[in-house]
Amino acid sequence: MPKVAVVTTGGTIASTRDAHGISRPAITGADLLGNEQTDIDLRVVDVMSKDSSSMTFADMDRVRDAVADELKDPGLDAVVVLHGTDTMEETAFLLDLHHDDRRPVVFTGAQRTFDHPESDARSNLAAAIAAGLDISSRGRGVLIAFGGSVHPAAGTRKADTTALDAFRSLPIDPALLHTPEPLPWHPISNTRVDIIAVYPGADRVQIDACVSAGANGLVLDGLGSGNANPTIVEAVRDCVGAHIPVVVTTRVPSGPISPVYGGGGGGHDLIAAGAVFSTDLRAGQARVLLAALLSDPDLVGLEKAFDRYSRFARTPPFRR
Ligand SMILES: NC(=O)C[C@H](N)C(=O)O
Repeated sequence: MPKVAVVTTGGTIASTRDAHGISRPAITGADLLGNEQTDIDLRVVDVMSKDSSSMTFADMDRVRDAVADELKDPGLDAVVVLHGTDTMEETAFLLDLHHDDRRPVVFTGAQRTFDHPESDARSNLAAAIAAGLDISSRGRGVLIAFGGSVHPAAGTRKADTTALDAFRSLPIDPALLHTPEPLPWHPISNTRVDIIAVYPGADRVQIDACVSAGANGLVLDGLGSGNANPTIVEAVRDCVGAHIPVVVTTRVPSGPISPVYGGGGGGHDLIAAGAVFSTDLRAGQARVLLAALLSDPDLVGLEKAFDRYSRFARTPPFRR
């Protein structure tokens, strides 16, 4: 009989609505699975019961440890993780970066609460279990099964607040489907990485505040193909001088991130100030990658490593 561990963390898939229509996690893994007889041995591991918007790096470390514990069982075929959709892309990517096993780990959740008359909870759970047991999932790292699609965790983002197929993945190069070498595991909860929003007229207040708060690294959620302005470039130069790495990504949903603009505040100027470009990852996953790399006391060559683990898309040549 195939054996699957179902690790629960909360999210809408484990939520019910009160009389005012407010959703809160309330359902255990056992409630979710019900007592239907199946020909799969399902082992439930309730790790936490949180709306995923409240997840911290410490929570993500706990999810990673729970999954790693389950994978110690050689008789297990796959792990399914039930998680809120708001930050599923972060937790799933953290696990993917460190996943050193051919057996699949499949994340899923729901857009409609468990008690909704047309909930997607049960269908997504069934699809995640099926993806975990599908032989073609082996060796593909951590996956997100949601709304009828199966996405690799790396590069996938929540792209719609309510649609049942909420996630979109990058046009992945098959050769880069899974990060070639898993990163050595170090918890990320003691590493602080902040995301800085860039917008017209943005000054350096956010950057200076994050540095004062003890940031170990920053992610710049830039404009266009990875641009900011001369004030931000100056602040980035100061951070890099103080050994606080700054990664540049973009608020634009798709397309390559390229340091091709000058003019004092463009991507080219950010690179000249010492910033690192995130090739394909947007802010949420870029933050997780930077935290994972900075949490490794033996890391050498942050820039190369970042490029290697943030490059997934088959992107057409950039033209202006
Ligand atoms: N659909 C969901 O799961 C959203 C919810 N706020 C969560 O992330 O936990």
